[in-house]
Parts: sequence; C-alpha cells; structure tokens
Amino acid sequence: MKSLVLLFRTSPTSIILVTLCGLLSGASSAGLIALINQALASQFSVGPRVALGFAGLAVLTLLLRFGTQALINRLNGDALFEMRMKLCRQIVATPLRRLEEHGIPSVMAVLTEDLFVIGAALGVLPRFLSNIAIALSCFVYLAWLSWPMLLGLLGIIALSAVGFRLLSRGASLDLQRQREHQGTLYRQLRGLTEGIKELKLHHDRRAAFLTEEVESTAWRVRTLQIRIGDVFAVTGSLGMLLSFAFLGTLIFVLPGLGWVETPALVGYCIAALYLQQPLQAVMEALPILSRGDISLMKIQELGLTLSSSITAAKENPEARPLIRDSFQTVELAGVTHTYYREQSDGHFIVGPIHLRLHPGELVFLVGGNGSGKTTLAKLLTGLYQPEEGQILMDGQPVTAATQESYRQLFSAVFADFYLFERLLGLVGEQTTSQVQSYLSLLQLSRKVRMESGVLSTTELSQGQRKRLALLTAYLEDRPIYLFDEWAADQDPAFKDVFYTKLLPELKRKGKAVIVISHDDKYFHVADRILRLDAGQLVPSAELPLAVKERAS
Ligand SMILES: Nc1ncnc2c1ncn2[C@@H]1O[C@H](COP(=O)(O)OP(=O)(O)OP(=O)(O)O)[C@@H](O)[C@H]1O
Repeated sequence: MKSLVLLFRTSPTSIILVTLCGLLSGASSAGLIALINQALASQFSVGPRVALGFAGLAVLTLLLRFGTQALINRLNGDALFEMRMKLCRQIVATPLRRLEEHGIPSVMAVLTEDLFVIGAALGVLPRFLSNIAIALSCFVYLAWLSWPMLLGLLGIIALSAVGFRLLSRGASLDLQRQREHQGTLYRQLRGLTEGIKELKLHHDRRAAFLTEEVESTAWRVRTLQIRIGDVFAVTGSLGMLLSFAFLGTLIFVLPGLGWVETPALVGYCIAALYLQQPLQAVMEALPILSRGDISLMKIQELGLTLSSSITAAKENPEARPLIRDSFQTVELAGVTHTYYREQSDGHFIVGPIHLRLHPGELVFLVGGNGSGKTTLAKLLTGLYQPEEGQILMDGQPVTAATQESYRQLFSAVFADFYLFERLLGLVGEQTTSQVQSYLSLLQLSRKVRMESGVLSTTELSQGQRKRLALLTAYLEDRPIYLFDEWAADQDPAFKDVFYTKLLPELKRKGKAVIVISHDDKYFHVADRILRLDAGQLVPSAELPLAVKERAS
C-alpha cells in the first residue's frame, strides 16, 4: 500500500480527519441501525423520542458524509497538484544524462499515465479509509449485539481477504506486464506523431508500423486489461457471494438452531445489508490501489520520488544561483564522458579533454559526425558531469554547490533546441525594445512581434525558429555563447551574416564564443579551432595553418 503511505506523508492531518469522519459516520449509521432494530423489535410502537433520534442521526450521517466527501475532494486535489509540481521540479533537477538514458517517452509516461493512475488511487484511498472506518464502527455495535456472531462475520471477511489475495496474485503480475507494454506503446506513439511525414509517404512502412508495432502492443495491453478486469470482477463478486452466504446463514440457518436471539439476528441482517456497500467499495478500491503502487514503482525507477512533503521540494527563492556577468577563465582539466552501449560491449569515450577558454575569443569546434562535439559542448556547459577530471571557473573547481551558478555563464543554442513561446525569465523593462532591434537584426521583424512578453508566433521555418532561438540567447546576455551547428539551416546570405557579422560582434563585446560547425568556408573567422576525432581533441597546432591556407 505505497499509495496509502504516500498520501499519509503528503497530508497526515487530512487523512486523520477523513478517518475520524468515517468513524463518526459509521457510529451514526450504527445508531440508525440500532433505532431501526428497536422499532422492528417493538413492532413499530416507538415514541417520538426515537423518531426524533432517528431524524437527528440521519441528518448527522448525511452531514458527516458530505463533510468527508468535501475533505476528500480537497485532499485529492491538493495531493495531485503537489505531486505534479514535485515531479516537474525533480525532473528539472535530474541530471540530463539520466533523463536521456531513460528516454523522453518514459518521462512523458510518468507525467501523464502514472500521475493519472496515482491520482485515481489517491482518489479512492480516502473513501477506502472512511469505508473501513464505517465498517469498524458498525462492528462495535455488532459486537455489542453478539460477539460470537461478529467473530463469524470477521471469519467470513478474513476468508474473502485470503480468496482475494490468491485470485489477485496473478493479476498483480499482469498489472506490471501491462504497465511495461504501455511504456512500449508510449514510445511507439511518439513515432506516430513525430514520424507522421515518413509514415504518410511510405505505404508499406505505415502498414508495418501500424500492424507490427502499435497494433501488436495495443493488443497485448488489451488482452491483459481484459484478463485483469475479469479477475477483479471475480474478486468483487466473491465479496458479494460471501456476504449473501452470511445473510443466508443469518436468515435461514441460525433461527432454526436457536443460538441467537431474534433482535440480534435482525440487527445483524440490517447491518450486513448496510455494510455491503462500504465493503464492496473497499473491494473495488483494491485493484485501483494496486495500479497506483505499480505507477509509484515506475516513478521510483526514474530516480524520482513523491514521498516527502511538497513544502520541502518547493524552490527557495533565495536558492537562486549567483549569476556572473564576466569570467577570467574556464578550464576543462582532463574531463571525460562515456556512453555505454547496452546492446554491445563497446562504449564511446569523449576525453580526457584539456581546454581553456578566455573572454573575447571565438573558438570553432569541428570534427566528423559522431566525433563527440555535442557531448563536449554538454560537458563544457555543465549539462553533463565529468566522470573524471574537473572544470575550473577562474581557477576554482566547479563543485556540486557551484554547478548551477557555473551553468548560468552560458547561453547556448543546441542543434535540438526548444523554443518557448514566452520569453520566460527574460522580460524586463528594456526587453521589449531590445527584442525589436534583435528582430530587425535577425531579419524577422516582418514575421514576428513581441506582445506582453509573448512571441506573436513560433510557427516559422526551421531556419527562422533558429533565429528566434538566437534572439533568446542574445537577450540572456551571458559571458559565454555556444552554438551547435546553428548555421546549418540558414540560407547562404544569412549564414554569411552569422559568421562574418554576428559572431565577430559577440567577440567584440568580450563574449567567449564556441561554434560547432561543419562550414569550413568560414573556419578562418575563428581565433582557434579545436578538432575532435573519435572523442579525442586533435592537437590544434596543425589546424590553423591548414585553415589559413584554405582561406587565403
Ligand atoms: N544519447 C546517447 N546515448 C548513447 N550514445 C550516444 C548518445 N549521444 C551520442 N552518443 C555517442 O557519442 C558519439 C558522439 O556523439 P555526439 O553527438 O557528441 O557527436 P557529434 O560530433 O556532435 O556528431 P554530429 O556532428 O553528427 O552532431 C556518437 O557517435 C554516439 O556513439
């Protein structure tokens, strides 16, 4: 019952209140049953006091039910909100490499599917607890009527629990399998949306994708879903069957034996009928809670947790890192990064890299496809932690405590950049006028406007979107700029503007600029060229000469 522990840790007071309301509601229901029993025993010749008591208890029961439900609604709303925010904050704080290893579809599955399932589990949990509390209150009344019969009833409930456990063991395994297949389905559905052009253009690929991938996985999910549903339908009916057996024994067997007085029997019959609904609700909640536990496991697999209180995870505004507008040197001293390949024994190592950057220099990072340029860029910008070696900022090693501050030195446009529609975290007083002049500089002023911090459109060509990403980098105004194949999508005229005007302009402003590029036509604008080959920096002394020869 991980969901129960989670909910209790999130809002212990509300959970205690819900359980107390459940107990009170159960007690008032037991009082109602006692009054009905009294009326039946006296063949309906009860006085107005009993009638008033009945009305009072009925109102109290209704109020308690409403109160419990209102409390549950708030508890669920708060718990889901807190979980969602906590997960988002944790994902942002998770090392990039770990997220890449799990893959974006797994993260999306957690944020959508698993959160939804956990939300449903948390949704039934308070009612589950209050129904147990109602049942417990009724048991107290039943014990007062006849404790040997209560023992019999508890025996039947224990028998149902054992039956449920045995029957649902296989279903629990199926639930885990179903979640695994759903993860696969998520990955495949990503292919459906992101690969839609490729699917539309090739009939056989589309047919193979739909039947061999999506359909076969969706079918497995469907089969397991039906099997799990059937098992839980049986367990639900088992509870009802045992309840009917109990009622049958009460009505048709026990009176003949003469062991129990009639008023006690009548009280038990009413209570058994009344208890059917809360006990049924408890049985129905169990599969939902099992699903919730599996989703919680999935969240833990990503190295995330929902267990501590949200207040602890809330970002402390004072924790904003130190943002520096200048630096003296940034040095990579023997840093390495290794990609392990699961399918084979081989792995790819970038480094050890020795590299020093100064303000006002324009450095080109070049090399063949897969030589490690982007990986080195991620190491340099602090997005990947070095496995060996260290990064020094102004001669001081970058530690876990200063890493966030170190990252704020950089403005980067990676090849797989993301463009936010709002200029998040950038809107200041001068921003609007700056945006206007940058839009003109980037030849976008006719296409895009900025209105209250929101770009009028991001539905542009890839090259234009990259210009908007560059605009964001300009607004960030950080001491170090990094562009990963930025010019690859630009037309020749703007490519020229980028290499011969924009980059030298940044350099003149004292920015250190690292440009990952395959455009050897422009290598001559660089102060320094770093070439990577199979993850290793080729001694740079040979390169400037070759470049100068080509440029001359
Ligand atoms: N997410 C990843 N998981 C595992 N291995 C990876 C991953 N990304 C890159 N690699 C490995 O690292 C090598 C270097 O990749 P990287 O993206 O740094 O190269 P690059 O020089 O930027 O290439 P390109 O010019 O094609 O963009 C690749 O050949 C690949 O083997």
